[in-house]
Amino acid sequence: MACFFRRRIAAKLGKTLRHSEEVFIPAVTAVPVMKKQQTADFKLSISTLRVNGILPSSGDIQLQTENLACTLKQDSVVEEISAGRGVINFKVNRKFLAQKLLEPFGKGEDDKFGLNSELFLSLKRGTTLVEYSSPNIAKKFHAGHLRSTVIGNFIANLKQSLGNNVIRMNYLGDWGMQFGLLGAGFGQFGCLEKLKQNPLQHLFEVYVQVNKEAEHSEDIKQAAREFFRQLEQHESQAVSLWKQFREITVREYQRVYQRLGIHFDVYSGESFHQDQAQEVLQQLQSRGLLKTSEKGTGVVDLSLDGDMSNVCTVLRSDGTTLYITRDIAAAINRKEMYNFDEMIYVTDKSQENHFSQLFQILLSMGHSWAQRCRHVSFGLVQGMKTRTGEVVFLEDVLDEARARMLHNMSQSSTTKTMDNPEDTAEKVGISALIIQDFRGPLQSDYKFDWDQMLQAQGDTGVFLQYTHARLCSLIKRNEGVEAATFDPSLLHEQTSVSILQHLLRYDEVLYQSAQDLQPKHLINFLLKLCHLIASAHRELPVKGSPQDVAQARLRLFSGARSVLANGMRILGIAPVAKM
Ligand SMILES: NC(=[NH2+])NCCC[C@H](N)C(=O)O
Repeated sequence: MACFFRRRIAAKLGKTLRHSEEVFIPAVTAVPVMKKQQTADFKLSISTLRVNGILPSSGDIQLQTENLACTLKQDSVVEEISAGRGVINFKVNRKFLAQKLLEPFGKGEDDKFGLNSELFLSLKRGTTLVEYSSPNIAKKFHAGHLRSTVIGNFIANLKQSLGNNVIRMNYLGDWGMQFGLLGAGFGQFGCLEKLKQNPLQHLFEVYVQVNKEAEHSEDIKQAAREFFRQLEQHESQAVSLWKQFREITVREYQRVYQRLGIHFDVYSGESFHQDQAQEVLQQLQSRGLLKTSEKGTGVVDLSLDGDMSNVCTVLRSDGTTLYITRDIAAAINRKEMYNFDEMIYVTDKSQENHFSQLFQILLSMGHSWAQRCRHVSFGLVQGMKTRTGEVVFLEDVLDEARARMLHNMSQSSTTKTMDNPEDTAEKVGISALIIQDFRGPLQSDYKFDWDQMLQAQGDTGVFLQYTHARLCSLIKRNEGVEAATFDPSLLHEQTSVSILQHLLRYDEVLYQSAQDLQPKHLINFLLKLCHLIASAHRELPVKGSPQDVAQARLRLFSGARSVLANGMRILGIAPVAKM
């Protein structure tokens, strides 16, 4: 694998420059495949060595590069060493390249490819708590929740692949004045039968109705306050109705998340922390951090000069707590329960300020672990609509993706041979949603576009799935040809070499994504892999080739298929074998 070569080159550098080889590992990177005839496989950046203090940072960098290139000796693995502009290029022996990279695929180690890379040693492993999705009961599941769901799942998958113990948490909006309204409104507009049949829909309807009513009715507002008071005081009748809303909602969400291939280890929620929120207030009080504002609310002063120019409200004047108060309590409680090494919150960028205040308050309370809490924020999605209009429920988007995909697939003859075309359409449709969402930097807003995301050609999730299915069918058609061994010297054409060179980058790309938690590095890698595979399909026939050539090519195709599938799974996409 890539490590083998990187280490080999690093050892060479270590010897020449009299340093431990470890320091060179991060400076040696696989060269991205750009042009057709690319000879170099790895490059060493001289400026990195200057920054590290391994080479003097004064003097002419080009001269330094050329001198070093001359001093390094080639060998049977690293065949060519040459100076480029500020970099040294290394070409490795082609036979070794094919052998080392494709070896694991003959040993049933397909899933592990690239995951034991030494690049990951510098990443701290431990327990990562990822909190994502986190919809609000009785409210709309908006595009922001969908983004949080798929991004959080990606982060959790990535962290897990890299050896972390991951806790996947959903933090429901299951507390607050809205439950006063819902409770009060349910008596008037609710129906238990409908609640059982179509829970999310019905709760949403009741919530919309009672809000409308509350606009001009003092009575209902009064009833809502009363219901919420009962809830806060744990009065059994109110609590039991609320519990029913919550349980039924969780069950329904679990079903829909399953369609996305997503699960949570914990369904927590704001309600779990209302009592702890009171304790938080006491702790703030005893640390002298709780101030009273002119309006009579309880605030924490976050201004640098202590002049109350930047305060965060943690207590209403009527004595009730807020979203942030519950978040402070929740964070402390999670640290106690799970003793995480890092915690990641995934929400849209409108909550950036909320999380920065949360982390600041935790730090000021003496919780230094708040430094290892991170908010991954993302941009807004414009125009997420279905044929029937605005999206209210997650299920609407999934249904629409499936229906549209099924329609597109109906033209193809393969569809007729499928046992369950709906299932394939669902998986491919979801891949399309995910790739559209992940292609750019997460911070950017984007326009939701059904037609574009579902295109079979172009950089879409459909294209990834199509490539994967095509590889599966090639492998299936040639069952019996593939063998435990293969002759790596038969993969000498540039088309094969380009795929191999590209595979060298897999661990680097995962490393990059693990650093900034952006899926785009992995997406770009997989899309490029699919383009290279498309050329290989044209130029490297299996059928009609001599047995040994066919075997070598099949090994290459099945290696590429495994890496594609592994990468897709990290992104949260279930690869299909047929489409
Ligand atoms: N710990 C948190 N505050 N997580 C985010 C919760 C998101 C919130 N339920 C919303 O829909 O906006």
